[in-house]
Amino acid sequence: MNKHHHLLLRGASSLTVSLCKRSGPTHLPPAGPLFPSSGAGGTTTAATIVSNFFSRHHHSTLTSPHHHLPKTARMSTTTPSPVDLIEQSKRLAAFQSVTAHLVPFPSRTRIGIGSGSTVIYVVEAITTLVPPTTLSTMTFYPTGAQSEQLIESAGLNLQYINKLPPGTLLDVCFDGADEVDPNLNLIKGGGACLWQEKIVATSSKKFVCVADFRKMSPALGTMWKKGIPIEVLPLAANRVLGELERMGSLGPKVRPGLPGKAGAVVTDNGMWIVDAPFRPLRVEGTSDKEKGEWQVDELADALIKIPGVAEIGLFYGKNGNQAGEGGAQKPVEAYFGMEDGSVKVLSA
Ligand SMILES: O=C(CO)[C@H](O)[C@H](O)COP(=O)(O)O
Repeated sequence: MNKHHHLLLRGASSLTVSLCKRSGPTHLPPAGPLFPSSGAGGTTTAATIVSNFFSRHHHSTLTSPHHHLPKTARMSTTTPSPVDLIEQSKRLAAFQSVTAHLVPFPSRTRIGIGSGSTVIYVVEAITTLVPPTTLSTMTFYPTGAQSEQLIESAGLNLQYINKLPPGTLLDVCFDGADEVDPNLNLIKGGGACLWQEKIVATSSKKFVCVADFRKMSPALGTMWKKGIPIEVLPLAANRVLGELERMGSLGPKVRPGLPGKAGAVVTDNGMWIVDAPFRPLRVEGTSDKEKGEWQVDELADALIKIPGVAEIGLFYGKNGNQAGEGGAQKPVEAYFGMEDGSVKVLSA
């Protein structure tokens, strides 16, 4: 059983968050590259920003590195490549989030599976940790073509969100993110699946975000500079671009399909994606629209009202604890695999 050590912290802007210390997964298999001993992972810009962010917000790494890895892993002197480090941190976060949110593996659980590279490790964690007899009673709901294939390849029971009866909720949804701010607002849609991801997240009792250290951010738009992904009706794309520029977006663009496809990216829903960069979004306070500076909720409320916008890649507003009966876009927790082999947990 996990031990939850909630620590209430007040950030500089009177933001209240809690970090949970959890015992690490004891079942993490020793596959994949191993973490180096302390400090051997190198320093990246992202790591520096994240570390500054956490010192500013009085956070600390609460899960000690390595304690959940097999002994042989701890003795490694190999320095993993930056790519290996990122993949391993996604995997650690995935195992820890599944351990925390699927134990003790209730039968007939309905689980949403997000899109992207991190959820591959979530599915690995589920198939590794959940006993086969229980797994066979669970049902998995995809957020697009990639996660549908992921669920099928893992031999899990696939069901579609349009089959969920009205008034019914999924028990939990696991998904990645492109950027996470201290209030658990998210940018999603880097993989162009944001619309179905939002439908599945808001159809769940709780949404759990799984990510690596690069996604942690003091303000949305700081780390993910490509812009807020917005799913648009193709015939309205120019109209939406014009409106975004008027709102202060710095060079919004229709996402190109190249090198895989000539022309625009076409989503699973037959739409296009516009990426709209804005100055870093304020977590609290109000917008200064003249300067193109927006507060998360205000910008999100304005974007979703633009005619031709199908859905936006800002996940904001309530989380599952606050909403109670579904409809929440924000996660109840975000798990970040860190470069040193620890996992940071940001809780609502
Ligand atoms: O929103 C998404 C796809 O639309 C993904 O969750 C997001 O892009 C993160 O992907 P990854 O896990 O590959 O970093």
